[in-house]
Amino acid sequence: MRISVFGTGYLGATHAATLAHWGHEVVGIDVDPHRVRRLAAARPPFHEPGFAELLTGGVTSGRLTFSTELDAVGDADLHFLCVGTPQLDGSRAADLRAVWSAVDALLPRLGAGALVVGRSTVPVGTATLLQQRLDEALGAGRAEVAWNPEFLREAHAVEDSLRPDRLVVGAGSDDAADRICAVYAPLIDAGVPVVRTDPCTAELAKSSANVVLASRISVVNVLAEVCEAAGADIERLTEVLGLDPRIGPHYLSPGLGFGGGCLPKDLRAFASRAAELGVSTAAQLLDAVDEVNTHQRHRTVQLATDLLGGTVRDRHIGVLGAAFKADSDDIRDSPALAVASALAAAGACVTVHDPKAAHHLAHRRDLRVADGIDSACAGADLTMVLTDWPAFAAVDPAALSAVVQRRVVVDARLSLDVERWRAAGWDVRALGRPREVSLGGTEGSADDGVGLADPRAVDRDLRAG
Ligand SMILES: NC(=O)C1=CN([C@@H]2O[C@H](COP(=O)(O)OP(=O)(O)OC[C@H]3O[C@@H](n4cnc5c(N)ncnc54)[C@H](O)[C@@H]3O)[C@@H](O)[C@H]2O)C=CC1
Ligand SMILES: O=C(O)[C@H]1O[C@H](OP(=O)(O)OP(=O)(O)OC[C@H]2O[C@@H](n3ccc(=O)[nH]c3=O)[C@H](O)[C@@H]2O)[C@H](O)[C@@H](O)[C@@H]1O
Repeated sequence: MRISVFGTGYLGATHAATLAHWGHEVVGIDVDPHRVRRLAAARPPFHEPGFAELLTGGVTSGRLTFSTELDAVGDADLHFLCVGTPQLDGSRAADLRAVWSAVDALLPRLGAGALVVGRSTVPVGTATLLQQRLDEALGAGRAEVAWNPEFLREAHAVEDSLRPDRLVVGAGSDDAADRICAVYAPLIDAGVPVVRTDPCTAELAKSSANVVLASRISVVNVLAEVCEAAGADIERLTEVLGLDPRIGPHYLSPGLGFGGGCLPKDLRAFASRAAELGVSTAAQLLDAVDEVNTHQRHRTVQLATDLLGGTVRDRHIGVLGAAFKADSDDIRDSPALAVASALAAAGACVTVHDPKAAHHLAHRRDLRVADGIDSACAGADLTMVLTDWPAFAAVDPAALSAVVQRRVVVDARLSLDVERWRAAGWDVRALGRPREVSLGGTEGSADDGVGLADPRAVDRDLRAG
């Protein structure tokens, strides 16, 4: 099948390479010439395990090409939309300009029977509006819009594309659904479950999944805070929860909360769209989920401040982690970076090390960047593990003792072997781990005036270089 893929970011590039792996002829179209040049030369523009091999396989086979030129779409009659749908500036809603611009660019190239398949995460109702645009421009029934959302996780993008746990095919006609299913024949033959539905349900199923995942993390983080206050053990507690088959053991890790290019903005876009539809309860619930999430970042900043005697000014902090999660170089709305930035803004000398994301920080004047764990922590009054990279959990605390000023570590991802660190003389602190219990006592405020920047402003600033 000849297929075009609009948008070659984490989603689109992985999707295009996966399609080529299955034998389709695929052209990836992007407005970013730098990205296109890299992909065309089989050089991944981001870190994603297994992606380099998949990309190289596609490019060398000749089945996978990339271009900024719309004419490269050629005679493809199935087009996937994988462009970004970030949060709109000054609003909680999704910014759909890239979706509209990709569809407008496609319009003159859509022949009779063309199928436009959305994969980006969009507010429910978007496919209907796109179908109207196509019908107005081309005449009713000439081209169809369907939705086939993607559920991959960064750091597992290739694995999730080659072995997804479900396929959702939202189409208004059997013909369109059949054509989408034909694209995924290798997965369907391998038994991957397919849910065939309408485009509206497909769009909503995707954002709903992210809403449920984000809510689950905030619930766990509330439980962790209660554990901390009550002197209970959050790790044993989540083990108990996970043994209930109705809850399950996955996605129950407490700590610094969720970040990344999707969960935070999808949560807000969902609440915004639900409000437009007259459903106010969505915002009531999801604003709380969002606030609990931001609270983890404030709590972590406060913990660091307390451990440094009430002020971070001129204190040296070694930060391990900048990416929003392990095995990724993505720093979009990264909780780790939000905390590091807030501490630097409050006057701390912050040195950050991240195995893959450090290149994004090269232009930052407020943060020093170190190329190793030891150099990040050299002379540190406080060490903070803010991203769950396995390399950080594997650090030898006895060896690290030799480089730091003080053996105090904040384990914001609950990823360290506490006993081992304590045996090496470290004071190990973590959100969710017990602090002094005061029955009926008042709790300290988490707000010490050290502010967190708007993550979108931080992202914009980072991109602007
Ligand atoms: N990153 C992820 O793990 C997943 C992302 N999604 C969704 O997929 C969509 C894309 O996300 P990412 O790949 O992370 O974003 P991204 O920001 O990494 O990539 C988006 C790409 O679209 C390109 N683009 C923008 N306007 C364009 C246009 N008019 N024509 C062609 N290309 C254009 C950009 O230059 C960029 O390369 C979003 O809706 C996201 O919510 C869904 C599942 C997983
Ligand atoms: O729409 C998307 O883009 C994707 O968003 C998430 O995937 P992703 O953001 O790549 O990563 P997750 O593994 O979900 O982690 C998100 C954030 O939550 C945090 N997290 C995750 C799990 C957990 O138990 N606790 C926790 O704090 C992570 O550290 C990270 O900051 C969803 O898991 C994917 O299904 C979805 O396709």
